[in-house]
Amino acid sequence: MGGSVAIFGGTFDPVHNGHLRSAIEIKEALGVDELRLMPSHRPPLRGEPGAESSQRLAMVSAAITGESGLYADGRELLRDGPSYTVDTLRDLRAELGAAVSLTVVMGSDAFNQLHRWQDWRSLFDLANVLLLHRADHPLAADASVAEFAEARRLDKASALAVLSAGGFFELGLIQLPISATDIRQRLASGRSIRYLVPDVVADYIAEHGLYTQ
Ligand SMILES: Nc1ncnc2c1ncn2[C@@H]1O[C@H](COP(=O)(O)OP(=O)(O)OP(=O)(O)O)[C@@H](O)[C@H]1O
Ligand SMILES: O=C(O)c1ccc[n+]([C@@H]2O[C@H](COP(=O)([O-])O)[C@@H](O)[C@H]2O)c1
Repeated sequence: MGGSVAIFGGTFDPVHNGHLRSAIEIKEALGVDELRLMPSHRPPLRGEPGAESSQRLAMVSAAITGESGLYADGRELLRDGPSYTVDTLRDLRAELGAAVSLTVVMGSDAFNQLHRWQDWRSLFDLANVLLLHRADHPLAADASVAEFAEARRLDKASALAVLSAGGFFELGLIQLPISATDIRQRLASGRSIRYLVPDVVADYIAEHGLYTQ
């Protein structure tokens, strides 16, 4: 085995403490060498984000500076068209090689929509899947997804980090019911977002006048 990488993709519009606390817990639970936060350039199943992709990447990078094992990966900004995760995983697999453990992480809201993702079954050929429970988004996956994942279930999170692809695990972690939608709404109505995001992110938003309408 040549190492272990996990990918936590999102719109990150903006990144917040719910993502960041989760990132640390994911890294610890999996025991991976790297957890990469990866902003989606053109999120396939939602409208245009409020901030530019480069701004969302800049906020992610600033938020995790100095945090051991966490990295920002901007590769999706380099591709035009919808940012399909299957394309990203093919790209990563080609770069990292077949032996590296690759795990894609998603919250229950994303997992509930997985049956609508591009070529979703192939995700499991390319990577493991780690599902994060979110108290504010009860699990309600499509039956096809639930059955497919169940057949690949492993008994502990750390088992994913020693398997190159094809495993599945559900992780319960600390629940911080913070959402980017709520943060954007607070900003649009002139309210504070301090302590919902790192100060460096709040400062970036203020300096660039983001999310004011
Ligand atoms: N508070 C949170 N705790 C744990 N995971 C989260 C939290 N918020 C979002 N996630 C997960 O992070 C990933 C990226 O989420 P995303 O960037 O869409 O954030 P969001 O806060 O859900 O945004 P929005 O409100 O704009 O939909 C998804 O897999 C999502 O489930
Ligand atoms: O590949 C797809 O079809 C696909 C469809 C919807 C979402 N995704 C990815 O899922 C991640 C979370 O998306 P979102 O919209 O919940 O922020 C992000 O990395 C998206 O690029 C991927």
